[in-house]
Amino acid sequence: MSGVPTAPDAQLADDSQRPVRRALLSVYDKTGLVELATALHGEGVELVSTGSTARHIADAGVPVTPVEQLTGFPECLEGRVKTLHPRVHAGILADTRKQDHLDQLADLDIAPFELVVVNLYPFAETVASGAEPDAVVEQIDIGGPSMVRAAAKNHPSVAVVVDPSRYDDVVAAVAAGGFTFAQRKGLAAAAFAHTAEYDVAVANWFATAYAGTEDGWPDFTGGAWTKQAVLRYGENPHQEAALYSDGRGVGLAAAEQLHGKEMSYNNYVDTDAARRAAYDFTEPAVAIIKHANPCGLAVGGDIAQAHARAHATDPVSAYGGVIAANRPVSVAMAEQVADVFTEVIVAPGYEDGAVEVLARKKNLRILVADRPGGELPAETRQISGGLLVQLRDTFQADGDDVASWTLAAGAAADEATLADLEFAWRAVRAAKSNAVLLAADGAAVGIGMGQVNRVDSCRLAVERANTLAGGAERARGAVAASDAFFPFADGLQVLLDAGVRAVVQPGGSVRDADVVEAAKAAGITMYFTGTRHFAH
Ligand SMILES: NC(=O)c1ncn([C@@H]2O[C@H](COP(=O)(O)O)[C@@H](O)[C@H]2O)c1NC=O
Repeated sequence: MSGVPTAPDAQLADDSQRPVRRALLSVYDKTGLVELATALHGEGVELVSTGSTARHIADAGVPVTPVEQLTGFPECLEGRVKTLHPRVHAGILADTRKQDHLDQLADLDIAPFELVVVNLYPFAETVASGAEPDAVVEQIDIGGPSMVRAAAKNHPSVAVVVDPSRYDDVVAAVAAGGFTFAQRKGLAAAAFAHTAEYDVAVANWFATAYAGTEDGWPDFTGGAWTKQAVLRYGENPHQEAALYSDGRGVGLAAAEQLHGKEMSYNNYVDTDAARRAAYDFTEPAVAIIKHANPCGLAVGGDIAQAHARAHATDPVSAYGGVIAANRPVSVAMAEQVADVFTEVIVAPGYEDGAVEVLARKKNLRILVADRPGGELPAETRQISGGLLVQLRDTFQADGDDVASWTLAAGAAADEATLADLEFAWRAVRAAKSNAVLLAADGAAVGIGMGQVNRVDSCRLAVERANTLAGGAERARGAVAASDAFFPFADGLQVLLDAGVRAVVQPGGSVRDADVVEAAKAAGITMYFTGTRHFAH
């Protein structure tokens, strides 16, 4: 067990400030470097630095010792070896609380570092630039992470900084007599998170783009998530919760909140579902979501009309809903929303005056979030002991393009009916399976969702269509979409009995013939898409 400290942590813990006498600087990103070096020099700190970092510092007239002078060994192999030397690493790794380490340093004539400032080669940025593999591999930093990890491990003696935005804190701490143990622990945690994130990016690239598998799924997949907010609670008040971001600055996690109460866990879940539904349409569209299911969904000539129609889907359930618009919110839409108790509204923007109208509701959370783009193609769901990964469900050209539909029963639909069928087909995937959605004039009028059999979804869709608009029988004359095939004719029969005049569904049941027969007998139009859109 030689070399392994035997003293328990408590005995080693040292909360005293450690004056910074010597710092090692090696940064790819030179932002703020000269200011930092100047300030450290002003505080009497001796600076040691690598290649171009040292040149930057020296060019600013600040004294600096090139690392080669320290190691007695030239930087070589195109910079692959600069700081990988015992004189550097012993200076970083010596635990200066231990007399034995101090004695060894003295014998070796090595001075310890109390501060290490490093930032790494831009690996992820090089991948994103589409560079060739050799160029990408060259940007895997080796010496930098070694120093960062060494300094972070030795945080009782050394402060490590990996982020130029922290340089002001560094200068303040040095001027105040050094970093406290708590500060060094915090910096070390950030440093290990930084190298872990860096290595995840490298490992993911190797496992996918560079050394991918025959089955197309990487043998390893890693993620790096940074805490963005502590939430009041999770799905229920007894569950603690927080929001983490993947740091790419896209999607709902990157939304800006303009007004209202703090977002809750359920707000995020519902807002994500609302955005997904609204952005399934190219024309102005609004989705109103409750418990991750739509209770309102419509397109319109403008966003206010889309909202008015979406609200009319189910005005009862819209109370306390989450609204997503796929266009900037107009003042007219804002006036409509302001009349209804709403939890969240999210949009790509707000026309002049719209936020002011919405903000009349003190608690309404008003979010602005970019239109979808840059999302990863795969999505994940945790199961006990594992992670399911699948490619996102999108509207693929095959089956989702109306031109590819097969007429399975009745006469070909006229243009308006076809437009409603296409709307219904796009809308139904916003509802949890089994889902059946009735639509008329570009708006959902009855949605049956989350049922354990399709007949019940049909019944629910019809009942809601016929009861939620002041007694108007909206199922009669509507069109319907089913997210998956009808296994029997019974579900379809519920729709036929209610007066639905056209249906779109994937087809593919062993009893398709029975289903088609029922449609023909009722004289309605029915299309098969050949594609289904379950959402569990
Ligand atoms: N190989 C090494 O010994 C080594 N030591 C430090 N680096 C990196 O070199 C960069 C700084 O180099 P320069 O000062 O020459 O710009 C930093 O991003 C640092 O993380 C190294 N480069 C790559 O591994």
